[in-house]
Amino acid sequence: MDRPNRPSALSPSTLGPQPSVHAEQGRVIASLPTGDSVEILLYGATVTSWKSNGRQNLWLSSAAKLDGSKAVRGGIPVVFPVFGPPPKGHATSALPQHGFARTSHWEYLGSSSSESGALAKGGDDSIKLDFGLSAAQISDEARKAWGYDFALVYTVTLGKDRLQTMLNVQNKGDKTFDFQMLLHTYFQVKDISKTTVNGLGSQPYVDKVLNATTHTQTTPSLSITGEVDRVYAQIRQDTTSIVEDGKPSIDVVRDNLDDTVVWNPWIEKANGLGDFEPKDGYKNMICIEVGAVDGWQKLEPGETFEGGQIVKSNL
Ligand SMILES: O=P(O)(O)OC[C@H]1O[C@@H](O)[C@H](O)[C@@H](O)[C@@H]1O
Repeated sequence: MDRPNRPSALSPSTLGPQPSVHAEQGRVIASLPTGDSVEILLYGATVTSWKSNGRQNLWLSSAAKLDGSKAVRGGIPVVFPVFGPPPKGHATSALPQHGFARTSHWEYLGSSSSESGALAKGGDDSIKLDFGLSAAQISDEARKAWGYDFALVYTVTLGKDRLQTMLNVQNKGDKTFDFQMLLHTYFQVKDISKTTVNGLGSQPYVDKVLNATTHTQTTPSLSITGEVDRVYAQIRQDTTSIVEDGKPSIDVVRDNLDDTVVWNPWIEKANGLGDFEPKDGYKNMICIEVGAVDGWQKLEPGETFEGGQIVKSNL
């Protein structure tokens, strides 16, 4: 049963330990009686922490700016309405790389908890947090660069050992627009030399390291031994898994999204990113980024699109 709550806190209950939510100083923190927790910065609606079973599942640079001065280097930045550098001559061309969602101040819309939602397992609770961003809430500069009337609702649901993040895009105006979206998730891994990515075998991909040429992955699993920046499109399998020391540690399940980007900057690129610290942090992270980035999603006036992911920790 859904239990709607005010943004500030959940009601006390006599039914035993309950999920808790705190909204404070530009961030929202939620936790479950199981110890699972999530933290979201309103700046970018960026998930900056997701813990399960005592483990931090996300990588966050120690030099990440959390003060709203720059997109967060780590966690789960939301990419919208364009992925990568905007193409010339396109409606998004005046926007910065990866658009404006990750650098906008979102609104916290509130929480609800559930004992039977999609993420509730074996009687465990889950908690759902909603964040909103509309055309009126972005900077004048962003609105000038992309003048469409839209509303985004980003829903983060915490369950035992799992996190769901869904982006809902609405066209509120009278003009059709094209967009791309992506959830740029930085996962923490113990040792990149013992990490592989499964679920992308036999898939074609565009290799951004090799001048955006198209290749097909011939092996069932991908080992990371240098800079990787690949855009896999129209993937047949829903689940991409991070395998550490031969065991699947994280499963990433796409929901209504066909594409996935795999990124690790490795030594040189990490050195060139001022907010990437420690510099050898590339050994402890891998980005698996689900999205709709192959071509454009067209949204007619009044239409809605929703896509996202469920990430599961097996540790
Ligand atoms: O430095 P940014 O803008 O956060 O982007 C990081 C990376 O994001 C990835 O999604 C892109 O495929 C890479 O090309 C890019 O370098």
